[in-house]
Amino acid sequence: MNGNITFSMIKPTATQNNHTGHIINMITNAGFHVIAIKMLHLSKDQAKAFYGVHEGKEFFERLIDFMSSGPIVAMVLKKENAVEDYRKLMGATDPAKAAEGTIRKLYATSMTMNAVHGSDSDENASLESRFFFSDFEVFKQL
Ligand SMILES: Nc1ncnc2c1ncn2[C@@H]1O[C@H](COP(=O)(O)OP(=O)(O)OP(=O)(O)O)[C@@H](O)[C@H]1O
Repeated sequence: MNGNITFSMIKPTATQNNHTGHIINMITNAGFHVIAIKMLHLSKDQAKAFYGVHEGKEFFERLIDFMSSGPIVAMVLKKENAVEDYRKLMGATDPAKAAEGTIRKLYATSMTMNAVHGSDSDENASLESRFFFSDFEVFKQL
């Protein structure tokens, strides 16, 4: 059975261009509950720790520079089938391939500056939520 929690980030540029409110609106209109939320500016070391799985890839340094370039909004989202449904709402990593009506179609400007992040598995949803939030900051009852 699929889990009901996913971890999501609104990335730099989207926050700086004042899209945070509309992106959260798209998320809640799609039936997700925001059960934890905070805005923060990642250091390079924190961004490297979060995206460690991509270390060594051609785009890694670009990704780290971008993710530490401005504020992000970290959220834990709750809904049935959360991981898969949120990835559909985000759209493809490459904005040129993102479907109409997705967050990335509206707000991503490149493969790196692609507006949002979403976990790719229930296991990573749990790990990524714990990277940003302690248990008492996550309102599972909502
Ligand atoms: N070829 C690439 N060129 C530039 N940036 C890339 C490329 N591939 C991935 N990225 C960046 O690294 C992030 C993580 O890559 P991943 O393959 O996990 O994509 P994703 O699962 O769609 O995105 P995310 O993990 O942010 O939700 C992407 O969101 C994007 O910002």
